[in-house]
Parts: sequence; C-alpha cells; structure tokens
Amino acid sequence: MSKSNFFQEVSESNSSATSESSSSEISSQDQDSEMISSTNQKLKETEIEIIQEENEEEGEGVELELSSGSDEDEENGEDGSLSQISDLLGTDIEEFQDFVLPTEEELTLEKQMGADLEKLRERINKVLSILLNFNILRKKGVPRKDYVTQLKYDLGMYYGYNEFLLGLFFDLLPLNELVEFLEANEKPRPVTIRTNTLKTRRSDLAKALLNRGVNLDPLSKWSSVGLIIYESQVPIGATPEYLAGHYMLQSASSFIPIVALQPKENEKILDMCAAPGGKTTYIAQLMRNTGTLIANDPQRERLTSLVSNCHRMGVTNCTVVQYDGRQFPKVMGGFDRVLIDSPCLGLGVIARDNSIKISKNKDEIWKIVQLQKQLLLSAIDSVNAKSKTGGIIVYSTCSLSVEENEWVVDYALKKRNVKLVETGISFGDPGIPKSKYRRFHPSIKLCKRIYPHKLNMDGFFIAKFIKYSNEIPKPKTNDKNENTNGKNQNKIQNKKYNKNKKNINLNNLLILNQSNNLDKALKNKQQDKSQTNRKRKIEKLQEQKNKKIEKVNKKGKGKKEENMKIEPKKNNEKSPNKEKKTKKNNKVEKNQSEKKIKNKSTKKEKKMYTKKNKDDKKLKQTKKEKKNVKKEIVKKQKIPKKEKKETEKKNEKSPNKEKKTKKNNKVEKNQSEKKIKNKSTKKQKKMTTKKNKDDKKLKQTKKEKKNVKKENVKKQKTPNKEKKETEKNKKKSPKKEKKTQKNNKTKKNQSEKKIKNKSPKKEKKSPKDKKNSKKTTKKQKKEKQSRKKKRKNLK
Ligand SMILES: C[S@@+](CC[C@H](N)C(=O)[O-])C[C@H]1O[C@@H](n2cnc3c(N)ncnc32)[C@H](O)[C@@H]1O
Repeated sequence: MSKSNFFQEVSESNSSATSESSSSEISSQDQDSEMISSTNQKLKETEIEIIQEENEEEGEGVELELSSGSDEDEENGEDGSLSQISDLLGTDIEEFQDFVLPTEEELTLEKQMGADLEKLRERINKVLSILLNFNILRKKGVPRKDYVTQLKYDLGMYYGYNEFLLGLFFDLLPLNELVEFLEANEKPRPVTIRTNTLKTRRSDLAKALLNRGVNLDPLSKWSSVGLIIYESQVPIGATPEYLAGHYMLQSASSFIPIVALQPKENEKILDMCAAPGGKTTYIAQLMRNTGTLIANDPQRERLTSLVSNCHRMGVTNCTVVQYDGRQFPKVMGGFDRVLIDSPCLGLGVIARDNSIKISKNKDEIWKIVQLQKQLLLSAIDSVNAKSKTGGIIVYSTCSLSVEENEWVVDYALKKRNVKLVETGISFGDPGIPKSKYRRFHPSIKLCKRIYPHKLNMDGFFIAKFIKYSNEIPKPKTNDKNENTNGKNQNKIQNKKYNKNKKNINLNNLLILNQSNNLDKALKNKQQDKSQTNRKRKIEKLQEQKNKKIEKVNKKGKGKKEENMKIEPKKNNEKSPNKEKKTKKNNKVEKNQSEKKIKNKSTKKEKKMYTKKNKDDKKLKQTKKEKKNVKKEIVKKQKIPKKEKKETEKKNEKSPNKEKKTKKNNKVEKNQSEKKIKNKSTKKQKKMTTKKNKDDKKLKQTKKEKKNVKKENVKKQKTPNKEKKETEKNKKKSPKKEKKTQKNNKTKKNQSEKKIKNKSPKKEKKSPKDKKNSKKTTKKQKKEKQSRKKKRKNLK
C-alpha cells in the first residue's frame, strides 16, 4: 500500500477524530472519550460502541475490556469490529500495542548514522495510526504527548521541515490532513496558463497550442480563461503565442483574487503590490484597457518585469509607480477598488520553493505580519467608500498561516470602517474563526482558504472587504489587548518607517538645495568653516595668553594683578555675540598684557622708591612726580584704544577686508604699545637725571633704577614673544622683532637712541599716529613746564 493511500484510508475511517492539535493541553481523559466516540461513529454501530459507552464511566477501561474481552463479547461482534479496524489499518492491532517509542539514545544514534527513510516512514505510519485511534491502539501508560512529539520529530526528519514550520502546520491542520498536506508539497503543481482576452480567445489559443503539440484542457468551470497544460513538446514560456502576449503563465490560484476583485470598465483601480504583474495584466484585461490602473511595487528590479509583461500583453490603461505601499494614501487615493496581493512567507507555494521549509522562523512571521497589517490599512485608506461601482478591497496571500491571514483581516476589521463580504468563489475552505491562541470576528468565515492537498493548487488566502465609510475610527482602549504579541514589533516597524520618512524628506531637501541654490549653499558652508577655524585659532591664542598671564600672576602677588584678571571676564560676559566676544577678548587681553608689563615695572619702581624715602625725604617729591607720570601713561593708553575702536568699526563696515584691517590694527597696536613704553621710560629717565643733580644721595637710587629698567627691558621681552607668536601666525616678517630684541639687550642710551630712530619711521607709515604723537608731545611739554613750576615752588 502506498503511503498516501494508507493515510487516505486511515483518515477516511477517522475523519472526525483528528482535529486535535499536537500540543493541546486538554486532559487526556477528555481526549480519550472524544476519540472513542468519533471512532465509534465511523465504525457504524459496532459493539465496540456499547463497550466504550460502558467503559467511559470507568475511565480508561476500553483497552482492558478489549484485551480481556469475554467470549460473550466476541459473539456480540467485538471481534468483528476489531478485525474491521485491523483490516483498515492493514496490520494487527497487537502490533500497534506492542509498538515502543524509541529512546533518546536510539534517536541520537539514528541521527549519527543517518536516518533510514523506510524505517522512518513505518514509524510515522504507526504513530499516526495510534494517535488517530488512541484509546484502542496506544500502549498502556504512554501519554498522547509522547506520540505527538515523536511524530513531529519524524515528520521533520522525513520531509525536511524546521521545527517552527512543522509546529505551525500541526496547529493549522487536523492530523489526518497534515501528512496529506506535507505530501502535496512534495508534488509539482500542474502548469496553467491564462488567456489574454485583450489579444485572443481561449478556444483560438487552445487550437494554436494543440497544433504545436501541447496537451491541454480548460482549467475548470470557475474560469473562462484558464487552460491546464498536461504535456508540451515546446517550452510554454517561449512559444510565438506567448511572445505575442496571447497568454500568461500563471498558477490557477493566482486567478482567484482577481475573480474576487471583479474589476469593471472605466474604474480607477490600484494594484498595491503588483510585480511581476500576473494579476495586474488580468485586471487590465477585465477592464478592457479602460479606466485607470495603477500598478505599484517598491522593488525596482521587479518593476522591470512588470513593465515588460504589460507591454507584451498589450496593456494600455496602466501606470507603473514605485512606492512603499504604506505611504500610498499620501500619494494618491479615491480608488474604486484596491488589490493587495501582499508580501508573505509563501507557505502555500512550498511545492515551488523547497527552501521555505527551513528558511522561515518566528521573527520573520512577526515582521511580515506587521507589514501586512500596515499595508492592508493603507489599501483601505486608498479606497473611496463613496465609489458608485466599488469601494472594494481584496486582500490575498500565497501563505496559509493564521497569523498572516485571519489575524491581519481581523485587525483591519477593528481599525477601519470595513466589513467582509462573500468572495464569489464557490470552492475552497472558509477562514478560521478560532486559532490556538486567538478568536476572530465570526465573519472571518467569509474568507477563502485554498489548500494544495485538497484542490491541487498553490495554497492561497483571499478576503474581500467593502468600505462603508471614509472616516477612520478612533483607536479603542481594548485594542491594547488585541495586539499584545505584536505590540513591540509594531513600534519597531513604525520607528523604521518614520526613519525612512525622514530620510526621504532629507533627500528631497538636499535635491532642492542642489538644484536651486547650490552656489549659495557651498558659500555658506565655506563661510561656516572659515568662521569655525577663526574661532578655534582665537580660542587657542586665548588659552596661550591666559597661561602666560597666570604664570605672571604667580610671580607677582599684588592685588592689582588680580584685578587685571577679573576685568576681562566682566567684559566677556557683557559682549552679546560670540564673534564679537572673541575679538574683544583679544583686544582686552592685549591691553591686559600691556598694563601688566607696565604695572610690574611701576611696582618694582615703587618698592625701590619707598626704600629711598626712608633714606631721604626728598624722594617724596619724586613719588608725586611719578604718580603724575603714570596718570599720563594711562591717558595716553586711551588714545590707541580709540584707534582700535575706529578700526573695529571699519571692519564691521567692510567684512571682506576684515583680514587686512585686522593685520593693520595689530601692527598699529604693536606700534602704539612700543611708543607708550618708550615714552614712559624716557620720562622716567629724565626725572631721575634731574634728581641726581639735586642730590648726591640719589646716586644710589640711580643704580637701583638702572637695575629696575633692565628688569623692565627683560619683562618687555615676554610681551615681545607674545607679539612674535601672533605675528608668526599672521606671517609677518620677523626682522623688526629681532631688532627690538637686540635693542633691549643693549644699554639704555643705545636703546633710547634706537627707539627714537625707529619711532619716526613707524610714524611715517600711519598719518594718524603722527597726529597722535604731535598731540602727545605738546601735552608732554605742558606737563614738563608745570612740573618745573612745582619744583621751583617746592624749593
Ligand atoms: C506576492 S508578490 C506580488 C505578486 C503580484 N501581485 C503578481 O501577481 O504578479 C508581493 C509583492 O509585494 C511587494 N512588496 C513588498 N513590500 C512592499 C511594500 N511595502 N509595499 C508594496 N509592495 C511591497 C514585493 O516587491 C512583491 O513584488
């Protein structure tokens, strides 16, 4: 007896006894009683029924009664009934009862040695028979669960499915159908073609193909365009008729969604997941190339075959677009009908693609279900509920899991104003209203399931909705429970979708920039870069200067130095813009450094003078004079500040000449700094020489002053270094710096002369400096005169 025949006979004898899933957790007693009652029905009023009824009250007494049946029982026909079972099974019942499940060690050995397919097949047959006639054929004490796990393991090994997929089919199909289904997936489906009525008639096509040696027949009563090909001497995908677009190679079950959709002439129809166009071209031919047909698919490569199919088949009412179906309502809407032939796991087409048996897993099913739900909602939202001819949505998959089908449909029923309607298909199984984990809307039965083992077609699922309102209902609080498992998946999917959306928007923006304002955008970017570079440079300079200031402050402990530190911070806080801040900071820092140098020199000078005052009271006069000198210096410092402000204003007015003006400003600053220092030193010298004439005691102080000046000169080197760094950055010639260094090292007189020689040269460069210097000389003369008067008075 062949395996399929065997399974058929067993299932016929127990057709109603097999709907229990493999992992059902119903108590074994209840299951047993159900199984017994179902076998009794099929065995047509045998005496077993009586025995079973009697023994149901005693729990598991059936087997006992059977095994220890009395003679009376045998006479009453029990023997006959048992013989009937054994006849049907083709083996002795004792053989089943003696059957022992393999141990774990035996199974691992089997794995190592490589499974013997014949032995495996025998074991599958026996376990299946025992499960289908459990109370009669089971071995005493072995629970149903053990037989089920053994069967799963063996079927997986025999047919090559992974555990996940086999578990899914165990939950989906009754036991007596399961092996049939798995067997059907091992056989190739008949080749079918669809006549393109845009170009020919079925009878004409059939004649043409018959003439080429093709053995064919009309597909069935339900299709007026399908032909089934039994044999062919020519390749069906390369005949002249095929190339002329007279037919489409298409599986029979692929016709069904379009039969359900019922496209009409002059309608506006969307095929949301269209590539490679098998169904699109069928829709177009039913529309007779009228109206508008939009064929969408996000995969570009698949769209090329869609386009070529449309061309070959002479479709002229179709526009091909490339979108993610989930975005579609935003792209266009108001369709009379939408077909969503959704992407799926393909569990109905395993016969065509054996890799599905091991490639699918839990994660994949969750992901695809979330996509299917979103696509279906999107399809519904694209339909106009007020369409005069339609308002129809057909959802189809070539998959058979409840998750991808009934669950998705039930979700749409809850989320949108749609209801299920008859598909118009007279064959196939109804949708499953209750699965192992879920209950669905009772109207789910209106859906159609096409099973390969029942109709010798690819597995398919078809649901037909009608949309009765364009309003989108507000989400109910109960919806939280409905989607517990897929909730997180939904969130992840939405996040990904939102990311994609952002990407698309960004891309669009970039494209706009490129096309409209590319030059401007580039300029802005360059400006930004230069600004950031400037800021960095300024920050670095600031840091360097601050470090130097800190070092100087550590050396000097005076309060005045501390104050010098705090002041620029206040200034910084007040400035509004960062750029302005940095500019001001630079200036302030320069002023600071200048002041510090001067302060240091004056401090030491003060110290020296105080010592001298102790020695001689006459030095009091000199103190006062020095104070006046300091005031003058401060006044003169204000002049270069004004100059700086003026240059800043100019810079603001002309941003392109910023660099040049900055350089000039810095040169001017350096010049002005040097002038001020030189002037201060000159005055100090004059003052000291006069005092020496007055009093010989001051000779000591002279020497001390000389030392002080030397120190000042040394300290002046440090700001010179700072200037050098800044000047180096601005690529200035280092000649002047070298000169100044040398001058500082030489004696006072030499330095004075050189400074005098240099200052007019520098003054020549800038006319403003000339004016300022004239002003200062006048002031100095006045001041000198006033001092002389004072001294006379004092004398
Ligand atoms: C089962 S096939 C469609 C077959 C087609 N209807 C036919 O009859 O030739 C599923 C299609 O969905 C497309 N698809 C995948 N993701 C999609 C999405 N997010 N939006 C729209 N279509 C999608 C795939 O590219 C694939 O072509």
